[in-house]
Amino acid sequence: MDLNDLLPYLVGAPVLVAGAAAALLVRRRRRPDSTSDLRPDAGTGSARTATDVADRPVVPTPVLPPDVAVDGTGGALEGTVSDDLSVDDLAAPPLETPAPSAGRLRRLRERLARSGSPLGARLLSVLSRDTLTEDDWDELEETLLLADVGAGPTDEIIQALRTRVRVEGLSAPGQAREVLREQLLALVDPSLDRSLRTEPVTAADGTPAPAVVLVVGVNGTGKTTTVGKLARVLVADGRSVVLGAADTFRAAAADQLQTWGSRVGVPTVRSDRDGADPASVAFDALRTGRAEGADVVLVDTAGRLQNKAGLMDELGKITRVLSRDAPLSEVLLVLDATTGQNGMQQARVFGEVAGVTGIVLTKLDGTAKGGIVVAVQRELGVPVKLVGLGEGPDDLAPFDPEAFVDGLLGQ
Ligand SMILES: Nc1nc2c(ncn2[C@@H]2O[C@H](COP(=O)(O)OP(=O)(O)OP(=O)(O)O)[C@@H](O)[C@H]2O)c(=O)[nH]1
Repeated sequence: MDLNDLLPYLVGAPVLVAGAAAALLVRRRRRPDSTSDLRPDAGTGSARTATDVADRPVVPTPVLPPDVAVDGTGGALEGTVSDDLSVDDLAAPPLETPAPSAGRLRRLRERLARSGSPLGARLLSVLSRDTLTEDDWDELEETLLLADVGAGPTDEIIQALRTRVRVEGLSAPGQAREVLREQLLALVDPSLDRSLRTEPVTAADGTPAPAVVLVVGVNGTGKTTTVGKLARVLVADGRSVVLGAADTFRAAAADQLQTWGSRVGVPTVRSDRDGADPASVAFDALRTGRAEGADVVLVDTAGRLQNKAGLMDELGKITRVLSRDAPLSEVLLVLDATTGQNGMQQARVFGEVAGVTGIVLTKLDGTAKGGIVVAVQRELGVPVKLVGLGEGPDDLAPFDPEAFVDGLLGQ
């Protein structure tokens, strides 16, 4: 046998080996009832956290993905897993340890400074003038309106400032700043409960169930990014998390979410089929969360529907399947702070449809118009709970009214 006779075998052998490996991989990923020690925390019943894994020896990234098929026996919920759904925790890269979330809002000051003169600084430059003419008051009003504060709140703050100036005068050094700080803080309303409900709950049958956080909003506002960042915040706080990729409209959204999760050891439940039923993915995410004994299930949605009826149908179905055994813990509406009044229109629609419990204002780093915080809270009657301060993985901060107002004032 010369070299020419051997050539087909030399070429064919690696192809055969690769083919067999691929077949194995597909079978393992599709098999809904398989179990493996490579499942997130197999045997302990809880999903991994970065804290959990911090003490473990560093293992090289496996060549084949771990078998993380849904365990069809452990969950308290009824129903079987559709064939095209899978829990993916593929080829985990080395886990990252996210930064603690406390104090992150302080970074806003630098970001606001970079994106132009913040609202507070502009107001202050007028208020610090020796005597305030009607033109000055008009300038203050215009500044507030341009910063998206909204007509009602703008009237309120102008009236309050006029009274303070008349009664107290603002001649002492620093007094204008102090009065403005107080008024802005009153508008942002420090009395609102901004805590995120992520404690496990008790299901109707008396068993513990994960808190479910549903994330809604128009496409492009930053929902997927926010879910990823929020998973990191929760992991940093020692919570176990399962992600649900119910944005089945854009195939890349599930990949994007899975990448976020895998960086901090959080599994993602997704569909391998484009345009799969989002409610079915959401349901399986919750079922997996219960089976894994996770603290929180975070569900990303598409929000790309053209009309309100379609949106109502889709979100209604998702909410129904998620709240069958226990009420949703949070419905977070993600709004892009740079879209101004357009964003307010979206807020109204989602407010009617989804029973929003909190607002996440993203891209606050890209605008000096912090007034949208006030406008959107007034419009929906729910607090801003989180803000996005950039594209970095830890650029999501719990909203703190005092730090925010100080950021606006350039303090
Ligand atoms: N500067 C800045 N960019 C952000 C922030 N949050 C998200 N983004 C960016 O906004 C873009 C859209 O984010 P996605 O998370 O894909 O938006 P989405 O709402 O999930 O979009 P769809 O999946 O199409 O519905 C990405 O480039 C993000 O990096 C933020 O707080 N600041």
